[in-house]
Amino acid sequence: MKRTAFFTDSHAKKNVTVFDTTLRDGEQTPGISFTLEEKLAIAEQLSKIGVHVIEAGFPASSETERQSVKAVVGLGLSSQVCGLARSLTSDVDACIDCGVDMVHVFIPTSDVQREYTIRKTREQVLDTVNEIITYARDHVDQCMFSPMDATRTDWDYLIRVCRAAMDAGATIINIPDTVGVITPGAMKRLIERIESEVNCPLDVHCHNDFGLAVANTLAAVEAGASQVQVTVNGLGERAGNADLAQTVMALTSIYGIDTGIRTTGLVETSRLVSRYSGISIPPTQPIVGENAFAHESGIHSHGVITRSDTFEPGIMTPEMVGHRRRLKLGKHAGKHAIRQMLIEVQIEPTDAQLDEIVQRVKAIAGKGKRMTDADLYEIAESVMHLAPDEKTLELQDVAIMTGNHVIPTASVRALVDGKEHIFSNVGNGPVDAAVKAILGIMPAPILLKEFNIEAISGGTDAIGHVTIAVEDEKGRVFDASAANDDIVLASVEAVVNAINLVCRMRKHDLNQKA
Ligand SMILES: CC(=O)SCCNC(=O)CCNC(=O)[C@H](O)C(C)(C)COP(=O)(O)OP(=O)(O)OC[C@H]1O[C@@H](n2cnc3c(N)ncnc32)[C@H](O)[C@@H]1OP(=O)(O)O
Ligand SMILES: CC(C)C(=O)C(=O)O
Repeated sequence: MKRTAFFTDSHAKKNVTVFDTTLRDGEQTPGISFTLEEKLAIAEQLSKIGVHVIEAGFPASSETERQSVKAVVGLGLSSQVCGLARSLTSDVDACIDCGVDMVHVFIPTSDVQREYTIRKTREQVLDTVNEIITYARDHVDQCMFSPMDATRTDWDYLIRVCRAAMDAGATIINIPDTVGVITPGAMKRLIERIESEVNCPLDVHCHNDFGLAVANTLAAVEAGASQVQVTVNGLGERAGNADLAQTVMALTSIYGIDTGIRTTGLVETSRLVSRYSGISIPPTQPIVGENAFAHESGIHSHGVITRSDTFEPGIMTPEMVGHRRRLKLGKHAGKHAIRQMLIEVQIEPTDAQLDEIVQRVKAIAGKGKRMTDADLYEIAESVMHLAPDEKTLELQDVAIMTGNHVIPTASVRALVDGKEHIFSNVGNGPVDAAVKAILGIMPAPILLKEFNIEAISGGTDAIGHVTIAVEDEKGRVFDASAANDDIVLASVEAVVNAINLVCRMRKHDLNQKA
């Protein structure tokens, strides 16, 4: 498999470090407020994947924020920890009090922000930059300086501000595209100019108002920036910031630049932050989305079965980012993919049977039904006149208790291979309790790997669609799904479907051995 970069640029550095601001700009996403435990778990995950600097927060903004930045510092991670400060000594003091490795000082430099937010003249800003950076460097080894709204700042003046910051002791300059208005070409020219006229290490912080955050970040790297600011899942003010996974994978796979990130942890990181932020990942999200390596179209699936880089980048594989490749059933599926999916469960149709199965899949999916692996096996059984697979697990009753003063509890009665079993469990919510109760009823463990709930229609009576993936003891992963207007029952049904798939495979394995 080809794993070399398509493209290199003479100004680009061989190594680029990653500054993650999920806990600061990411948390500025309207409606998001991570708990202390969530912040610590995110920081640990970021450090685990090799993020160079974690911007843990803005300590002067509240006592809670100060405590959480202190707690992140207290973790003693291998990543450096940075705190944000306005150009006020009290803000810098708050960062120092937290024990951060780096203080990130910012001041507005565009005319519009300068005049209407801090009400200072250009000369006053230059004086403030000098004073605050000198102050910060008296107390801390590393000081990042951001001329806020740099891309809307008069470039000649911007150069003067950057020089003043470096003269005062800034250790790195961050160029923020605060309202996401620059284009890649202009970003390249701007970074080239600052690099040649100020000669300092450069970082870049791009917002996504026009969907250009990642492209602008890459343009800055092409021009020589040595660090990129990103957030997990592109969280951040308004339309967010440059996405961590997209930026890192483009740098790694397209440019051949070493970011030091352990890319196999990208999907796990994205899912963790999605869970804590309550912001789900769209299926089409690059790198980490459900469909990033999924193929439904017959022509694509056929190609990918033969050689995966026919319809995937090749320079980036699912394994590289901790994802997996999936063939999906649907209206656009073709015979090669369907045969492959059946062979994986030891069902081998003749060519004529396969044609019939494909036609039935297309007909059902064409009516808008989302099809699962279980649906495919049922169709194959019917077309091939196979004895229908006996379901190992047959759910009889499920009862859930929840409320504002009750620990969500679920009780399940089911037949497992014809024998009645009853099991109860508690959970964080009714879905969690029900899923744990059903998994607990099974004698052999089944690992729940993925769980997604999505409302298909809007409104309080929306249909809930649940897709899950489970893993058996051999590491094989099975997808299952279910839809119901009761979200708990949709979850229960999806888990039962998945369990029956795993048990079906276990029976096939035994038959093979016999
Ligand atoms: C582009 C960015 O993401 S910058 C970071 C933005 N993040 C946040 O604002 C999140 C945290 N912020 C907060 O909790 C609050 O805004 C605080 C605690 C910082 C300030 O709260 P308040 O004192 O109530 O002021 P408020 O937020 O209404 O206004 C901002 C103040 O900061 C000043 N300010 C803004 N940037 C700077 C700066 N870089 N240097 C100095 N002062 C600044 C403004 O002039 C204004 O001051 P004023 O009260 O004298 O007019
Ligand atoms: C503090 C700065 C870097 C910022 O978040 C922005 O300009 O968007």
